[in-house]
Amino acid sequence: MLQRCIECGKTYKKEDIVYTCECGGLLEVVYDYEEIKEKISKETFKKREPGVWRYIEFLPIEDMSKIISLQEGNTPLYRCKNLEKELNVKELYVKNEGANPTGSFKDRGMTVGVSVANELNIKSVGCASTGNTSASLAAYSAKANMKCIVLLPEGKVALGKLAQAMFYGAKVIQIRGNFDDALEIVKKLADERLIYLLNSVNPFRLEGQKTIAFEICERLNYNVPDRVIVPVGNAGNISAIWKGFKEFYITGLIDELPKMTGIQAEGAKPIVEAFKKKKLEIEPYKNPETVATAIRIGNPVNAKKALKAIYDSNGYAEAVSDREIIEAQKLLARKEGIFVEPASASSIAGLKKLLEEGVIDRDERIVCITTGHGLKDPDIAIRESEEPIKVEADLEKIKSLLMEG
Ligand SMILES: Cc1ncc(COP(=O)(O)O)c(C=O)c1O
Ligand SMILES: N[C@@H](CCOP(=O)(O)O)C(=O)O
Repeated sequence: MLQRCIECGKTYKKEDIVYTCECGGLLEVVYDYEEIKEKISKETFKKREPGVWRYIEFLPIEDMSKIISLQEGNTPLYRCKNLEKELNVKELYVKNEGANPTGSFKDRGMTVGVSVANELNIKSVGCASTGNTSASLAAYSAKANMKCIVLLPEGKVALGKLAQAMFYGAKVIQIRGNFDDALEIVKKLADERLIYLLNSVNPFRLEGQKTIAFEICERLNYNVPDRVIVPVGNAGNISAIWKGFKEFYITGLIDELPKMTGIQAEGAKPIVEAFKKKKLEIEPYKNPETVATAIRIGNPVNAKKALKAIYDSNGYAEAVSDREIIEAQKLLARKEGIFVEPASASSIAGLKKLLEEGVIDRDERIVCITTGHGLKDPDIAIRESEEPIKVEADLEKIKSLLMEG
């Protein structure tokens, strides 16, 4: 297992503790896939406990005693019959990552990233965050007995996420700036070796996130979906999920690949713009803005990997408005009983829009990834709901309210 630059191919060992190549390129983790092929089959996984570590041959840990786990992964893949009817599509699934231990997909990445840090005997970890990364890192570093520092954009982190980072005991620093500013600072701290960086520029963290693809394949009995729709912010997750599908493909476990479809918010859509211009380079947004604070990111660090995933898979990228996001969030809650945070609902909003535009065929087998739990952002949910009715504790009054319907 090595880290390899996606630009120049230079390789690095885990112990080198680098996050990008000396040429500036992003790194990805590569394995001896012929060796893995010899060792595993579909039956191998079936015999093991569910969750991220079920796929150990595809993960970058040598010393199993160093694994830090909160039993992440094994999230539900719901068949959404009510939404199928509503949107007039044949086969629709939602993979609900809000069911992870701290309520988002980041836990899949952190179990691996923090375990690597533990193998390397790291004592201090850190990240920049729009909320979920910090909540997750704070939890896993607490379990690993490591110091944790998180940098957040002041006033732009949903309440539940802030509460998590504070309560798990991280040193929480709010900056007067946005997520992109915070990331620049933590990268410098990492270059000076003051912290081990656990944002998605760390390729080991993304290895955990690719298990979303593995679980989808297993749950669908290795019938690969035609399309996977993913909310995009810093762009690590869509890249990781694509890598997961490719790895199952090259080791002979599946014989088809899905079209990766990335959804951004209108006010933070540099990847969508690059895609529409058929480019591999983005033009960063200086002042990204959206109600979906988790994806309020103007300069996604994994943009190149994400665009490559979209092009190589013959996928698509689209942006949705804040109103479309909120309406999709409500639709999912009210038709399927799944409560997700706004950023997560962008996958559903994107599906609706791309069906209307004729980009997505109504006969496709589609998986939407919902990335974080609805309770993370109670302010938005309350603001967007009808006020509760207030009356005296009187049976007759309640009965008359019941009659109103
Ligand atoms: C809930 C949620 N959805 C989507 C995203 C976007 O994921 P990525 O940054 O991997 O593109 C994030 C964080 O970035 C998130 O917290
Ligand atoms: N939404 C993210 C933004 C940071 O993304 P990362 O995947 O690079 O850590 C968050 O929750 O902070």
